[in-house]
Amino acid sequence: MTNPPSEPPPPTVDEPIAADTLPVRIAAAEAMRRLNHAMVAHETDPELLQRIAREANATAAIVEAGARRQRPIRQMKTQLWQTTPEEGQRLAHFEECMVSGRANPMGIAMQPRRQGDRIVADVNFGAAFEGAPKRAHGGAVAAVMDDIMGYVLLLTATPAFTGRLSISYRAPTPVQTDLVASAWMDRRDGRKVFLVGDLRTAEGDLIAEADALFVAIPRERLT
Ligand SMILES: CCCCCCCCCCCCCC(=O)SCCNC(=O)CCNC(=O)[C@H](O)C(C)(C)COP(=O)(O)OP(=O)(O)OC[C@H]1O[C@@H](n2cnc3c(N)ncnc32)[C@H](O)[C@@H]1OP(=O)(O)O
Repeated sequence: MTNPPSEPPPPTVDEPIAADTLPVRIAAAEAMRRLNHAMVAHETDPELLQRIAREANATAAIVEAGARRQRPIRQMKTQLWQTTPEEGQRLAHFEECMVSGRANPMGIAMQPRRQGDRIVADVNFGAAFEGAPKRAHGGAVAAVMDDIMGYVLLLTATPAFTGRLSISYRAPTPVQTDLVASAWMDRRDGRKVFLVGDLRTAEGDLIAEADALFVAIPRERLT
């Protein structure tokens, strides 16, 4: 006896999140981020933890039964570079980005915007991003600086990959505290784009400095 033919898998979706479902995706991701940080920062009864595991696994199985999604590259190769961000505009190169995507359930959810020739972002490292005691993980700080520098490229419509990134940690990066990251272009030499930036407290005290070399690439290499 032969096995019945299995259903073909639904086609993979590689479009940006549809406008009508974006708010609910963001709301779900926000709730999950809240739960993640709460689990790290609060005592929890074992019974509640068992319930969380049971319900999370059951929900994950339902989500996994849906069509697969993958990064929408077409939009990244075209639309992203066609308009220069307006002053104050909230920016998102894709909403599932681990640093600045609002729809990533385990991301940092940094909020970048244009401020003149700079990109400025509000960032608050939740409890789950702790590395050394009471300090955000140095790698999380580096990720924030890499991502915010990437947004500077939008101001000159220059697709580029990070070639080198250097961080000077000048003071502890507090967790669960509102901070401000900034980045701007220092200079350009052919394909080499030199970017700098910093991370400061809301009061303006320096926490970390970053400098990086991004190497410009043709859009076709954004695969
Ligand atoms: C992703 C961008 C989109 C942005 C969207 C907005 C927000 C984004 C937010 C996301 C942001 C996150 C962004 C990310 O996470 S990007 C992801 C992390 N980065 C990567 O994956 C990059 C991996 N590396 C490569 O793909 C290639 O090596 C690159 C493209 C970098 C260069 O390979 P390519 O074959 O094309 O160029 P080349 O080798 O002829 O070199 C050309 C020139 O550059 C100089 N050079 C090269 N590498 C280095 C180096 N490491 N240090 C110092 N210098 C270096 C080299 O000496 C030469 O100089 P010269 O000899 O001519 O003087």
